[in-house]
Amino acid sequence: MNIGFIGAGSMGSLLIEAFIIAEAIEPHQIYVSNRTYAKAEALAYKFPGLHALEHNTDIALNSDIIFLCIKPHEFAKVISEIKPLLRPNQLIVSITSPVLLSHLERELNCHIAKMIPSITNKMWSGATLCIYGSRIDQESQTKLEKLLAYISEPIRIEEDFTRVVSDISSCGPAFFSFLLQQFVDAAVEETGISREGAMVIASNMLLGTGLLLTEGGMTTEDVQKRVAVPGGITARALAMLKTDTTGIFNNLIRTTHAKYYEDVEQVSAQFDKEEVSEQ
Ligand SMILES: NC(=O)C1=CN([C@@H]2O[C@H](COP(=O)(O)OP(=O)(O)OC[C@H]3O[C@@H](n4cnc5c(N)ncnc54)[C@H](O)[C@@H]3O)[C@@H](O)[C@H]2O)C=CC1
Ligand SMILES: O=C(O)[C@@H]1CCC=N1
Repeated sequence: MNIGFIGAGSMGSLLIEAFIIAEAIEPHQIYVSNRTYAKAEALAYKFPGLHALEHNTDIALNSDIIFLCIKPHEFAKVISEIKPLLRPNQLIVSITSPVLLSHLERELNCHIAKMIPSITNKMWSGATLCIYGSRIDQESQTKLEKLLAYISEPIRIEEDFTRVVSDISSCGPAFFSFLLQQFVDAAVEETGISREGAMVIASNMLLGTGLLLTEGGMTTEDVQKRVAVPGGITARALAMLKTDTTGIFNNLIRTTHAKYYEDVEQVSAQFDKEEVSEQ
């Protein structure tokens, strides 16, 4: 089975590296193209046997599964390029939420899926969100999930919830890194503790909390209850946090969704334009 990647930026190259290191795929099974060819070439240099190709059309010709690891506004152009070469038994996987299954199924006559990765997949952890089109068969779904399971927990979701689940799974690492940074910066500012030392402790705390909430079988309420000794220090700080953070995550989710709807609109207009320019 040959796997193609169009786009070798942050996420494309992360997925390629994670799959190779996890021994999910061998380098010789991988075909990569990127607008700046040097990025694909660098991967071929790092992983001997991997095929760096100059044209997206060559990815379409050589791959059974093609991951489209490009930004939403780059899709319409790439799809119009590869469309004439695709075969019905190929599986096309978009890794971005604002490109809808309907956009892809309208244009392409192959199996279509969306798979939203997370930076956590670099460490073979976190989820990959799987959203399937109407034409994809069971065999292709199984094939995709078997591959993703090497580096993540594949989780099937409905397209309507893609944005909010991506907020948690894919944007979440950035949000919680930001909050951790704020926590450490405040510790440095208020007490003069070394930043490096505080960051190591804070990062391990986050990892340990994640383990308690997953393998440890605890809920977020359990963790708070066990840590906040009645009448103690954590309880007082938690009461302050409850007041001071009211509504911030509602606001965050409204913000991501507003941007998402803007992107969907822009992508739809671009697909309509590509269709017109083909006639
Ligand atoms: N960064 C993240 O944590 C996550 C990103 N995503 C999605 O992944 C997609 C890619 O994101 P990143 O890798 O972070 O962006 P990026 O900007 O690092 O990578 C995009 C790559 O696509 C290449 N490219 C652009 N136009 C092209 C074309 N016509 N042909 C071939 N290559 C082309 C660019 O040269 C670049 O290397 C986005 O749509 C994003 O929504 C999804 C989940 C998580
Ligand atoms: O910021 C973005 O647009 C992408 C989507 C999920 C994570 N990063």
